[in-house]
Amino acid sequence: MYRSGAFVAEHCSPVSSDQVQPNGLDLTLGTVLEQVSRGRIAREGKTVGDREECDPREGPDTDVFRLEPGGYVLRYAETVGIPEDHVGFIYPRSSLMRNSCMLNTAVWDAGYEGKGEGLLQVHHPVDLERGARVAQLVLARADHEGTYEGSYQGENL
Ligand SMILES: O=c1ccn([C@H]2C[C@H](O)[C@@H](COP(=O)(O)OP(=O)(O)OP(=O)(O)O)O2)c(=O)[nH]1
Repeated sequence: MYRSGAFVAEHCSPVSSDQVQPNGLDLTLGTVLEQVSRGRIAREGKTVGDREECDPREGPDTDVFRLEPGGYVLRYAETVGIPEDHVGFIYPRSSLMRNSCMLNTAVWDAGYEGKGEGLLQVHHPVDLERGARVAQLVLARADHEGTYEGSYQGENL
């Protein structure tokens, strides 16, 4: 059973009231990265390739990533802590899809804490402003053995 957005908000920071949705919490855009070197997924272990932060168009009121079609790594602005007895899932904001973009995500494990990342597919040029709501985190009650102790624990804090 999914928990309420108010419950999810208790496990993320910083959060403002306009991010709290009935069934989840909207996460906002922290930054956009472009991978510049080869990664490796092996039978034993893995390596994440180097990434470079995309240059937002800076201005007095703007902080906008002007993205051309391609694949990017999107980092969320909020620190998320997945509580014990729960599992997290992220869904893209539908306005992203309506603009020919997609956010691909994986499982968020009980005990994980950090500023997570997702794969942003851009199929048509788009402008994304830092701090804009791009995704929704939902939490479901879940059984588990142990808690997250992988290599991304505490990332980007
Ligand atoms: O879309 C997602 C999904 C998960 N995570 C975070 C939360 C999750 O708990 C952690 C690790 O994810 P996963 O277990 O899939 O990583 P892995 O590739 O198996 O690496 P490791 O074995 O080091 O955990 O990354 C994200 O940042 N983005």
